[in-house]
Amino acid sequence: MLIRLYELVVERSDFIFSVAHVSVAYQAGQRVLDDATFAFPAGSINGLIGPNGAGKSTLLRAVLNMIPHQGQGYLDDIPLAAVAKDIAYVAQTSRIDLTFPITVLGCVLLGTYPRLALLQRPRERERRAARSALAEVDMLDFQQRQIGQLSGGQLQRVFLARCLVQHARLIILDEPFAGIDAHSEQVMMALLRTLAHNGETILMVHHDLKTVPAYFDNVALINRRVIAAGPTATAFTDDALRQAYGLADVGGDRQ
Ligand SMILES: Nc1ncnc2c1ncn2[C@@H]1O[C@H](COP(=O)(O)OP(=O)(O)OP(=O)(O)O)[C@@H](O)[C@H]1O
Repeated sequence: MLIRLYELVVERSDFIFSVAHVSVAYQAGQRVLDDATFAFPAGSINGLIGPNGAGKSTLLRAVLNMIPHQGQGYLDDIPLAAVAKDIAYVAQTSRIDLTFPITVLGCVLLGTYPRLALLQRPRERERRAARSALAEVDMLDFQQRQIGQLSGGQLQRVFLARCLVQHARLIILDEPFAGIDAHSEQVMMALLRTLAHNGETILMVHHDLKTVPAYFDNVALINRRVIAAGPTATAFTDDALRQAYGLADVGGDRQ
């Protein structure tokens, strides 16, 4: 039987996003993710950290009900499957079909669909919101460009604009900074901080260990299982990093 995390360790109201006992086996009997359990408070920026193949994308795809899994993700007390419109998700760029014919503006408008009535198309109000979000990520000049004609950093900024118009309560980003330049990264981090300040909760896969303390309020370090989770100051320790990455000395990577 599923035991909810908050019943074990915390007051329920402290945490908005929780992952409870999530396990995944792509092949029978071979778990790539084993009983992942952690929780983060509302209005926080949270890093999902671990080496290649640790199960980070798998965890995200499991809680988003995109793959078969055990366990569950929750927003407040509610399984994520029941609050899909409150969740914005941006997959790894490598998983996105960039040959799909859609303009930058059209892509951002997709973020408005969860809150439109059935079969309703975006109206001028939604188009204004989409243009304003594009301006915030400095991509308004590209609004008529096909998404397949953008650089990696430009693409990530467009996807962040799509999150902005969705007004999601939980934003899940899988390696948004992979291969992007320092300027794009700073633009996106500043926006994410504003969103968190406004109460949105962000979970992001991130690989650059050096920037973890500056970027994240909390982290979950995983390698097939959760090694450590909680406030960055207490969970992101050399010992936890050694366990997650299996390295003799990881100190140099985080200076
Ligand atoms: N569709 C799949 N079928 C079978 N095995 C898979 C599948 N997707 C991922 N895996 C395996 O599951 C494990 C976890 O993969 P996952 O993509 O979740 O890791 P990750 O932590 O996101 O890695 P990276 O940092 O390289 O993106 C890996 O061993 C991977 O090979």
